Amino acid sequence: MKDKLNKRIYVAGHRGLVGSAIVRALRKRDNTNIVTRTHAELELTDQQQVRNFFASEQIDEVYLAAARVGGIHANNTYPAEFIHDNLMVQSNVIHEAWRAGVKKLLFLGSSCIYPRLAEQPIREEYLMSGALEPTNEPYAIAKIAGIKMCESYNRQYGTDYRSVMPTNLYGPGDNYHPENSHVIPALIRRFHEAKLSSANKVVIWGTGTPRREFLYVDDMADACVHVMGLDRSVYESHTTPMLSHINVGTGEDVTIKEVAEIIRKVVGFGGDIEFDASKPDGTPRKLMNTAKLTSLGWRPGMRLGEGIKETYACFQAEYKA
Ligand SMILES: NC(=O)C1=CN([C@@H]2O[C@H](COP(=O)(O)OP(=O)(O)OC[C@H]3O[C@@H](n4cnc5c(N)ncnc54)[C@H](OP(=O)(O)O)[C@@H]3O)[C@@H](O)[C@H]2O)C=CC1
Ligand SMILES: C[C@H]1O[C@H](OP(=O)(O)OP(=O)(O)OC[C@H]2O[C@@H](n3cnc4c(=O)[nH]c(N)nc43)[C@H](O)[C@@H]2O)[C@@H](O)[C@@H](O)C1=O
Repeated sequence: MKDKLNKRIYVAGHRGLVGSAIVRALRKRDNTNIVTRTHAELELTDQQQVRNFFASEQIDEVYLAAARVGGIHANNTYPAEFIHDNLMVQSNVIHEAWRAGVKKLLFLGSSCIYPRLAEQPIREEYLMSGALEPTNEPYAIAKIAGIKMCESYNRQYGTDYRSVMPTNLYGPGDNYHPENSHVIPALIRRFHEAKLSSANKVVIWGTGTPRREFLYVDDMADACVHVMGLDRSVYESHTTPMLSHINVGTGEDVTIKEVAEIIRKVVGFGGDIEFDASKPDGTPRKLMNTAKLTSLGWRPGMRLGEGIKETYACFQAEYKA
């Protein structure tokens, strides 16, 4: 078996918010044998391309951070693309990794796999105990299928394919698309542009009352590397063959109104905030119970206010109107 630092690690989605942070985290730990392909170089919805990739590269471990991802509006507008692309990407990468003999893989799901009105904080056991949030059900179904695919390959073929369920994420390298992004990058851009144009108000979608938990992406990447570094016996002591996923979060949530206020202050916008209740709120709350990951020795580091300041500084460096 190759020693830890010589393992060839494929990071699928390495240019994305999470994938780029995972590459940073691996490099920080002196992992230099990192294999990547851009979307243009490798279309992960195409099984033959994925099969050819794994046949040509001797991959030891996979971080599956490639997916069709977006905020509430994107999920609600492109449900067919979200379920199709995510089912295809994850099925191809998981199946072809197994076919090529890859022993270890980390699948990234999402907190949206849980029922819309799950008891809070949400425990891993609450999976499939109730109706999902309609605005992202197709994406959630794909993610649940990804967890179950990893579990099924582990049970039948003896693979060590693990699953982590991130809460809402933000940080450097996020998607700032005005409509399709998540709330933090969307509001950073909107407040920034309002400041530049001396607008007198910024409109926030929904009522501002939903609660969300926000984890800084470098903390998420650190959790991914931590989970992948656990001995199999340790990982399996905190999971079961048919309940194998682990929640990743901060254990604290805020209202959308509160996070909008934090962003307004960080950006330095002096105008007013208004709420457009004609836009969907989505799940009222999705705070993760992270007791399993805590007992596995991991805790987040970045506080929300500090994380938004860091993110805004990176945004300003990249921003083009
Ligand atoms: N961001 C968040 O708040 C959360 C994210 N997650 C999960 O974390 C993972 C990473 O998400 P995130 O980093 O935010 O997403 P991003 O959209 O930032 O990154 C996704 C990456 O995957 C690539 N990709 C997408 N589709 C394909 C494809 N068909 N073939 C090849 N490459 C593809 C994208 O390339 P390109 O852009 O060039 O198409 C991009 O580099 C996902 O599994 C997501 O579901 C879970 C919870 C919250
Ligand atoms: C990570 C998670 O992300 C999505 O679920 P979500 O948490 O609802 O995502 P969101 O960040 O888009 O919205 C959070 C809240 O914020 C409010 N909101 C206000 N103003 C804006 C705004 O301008 N943009 C956006 N996007 N939201 C806004 C919005 O109305 C909602 O109440 C799914 O991808 C889901 O599948 C998933 O995995």
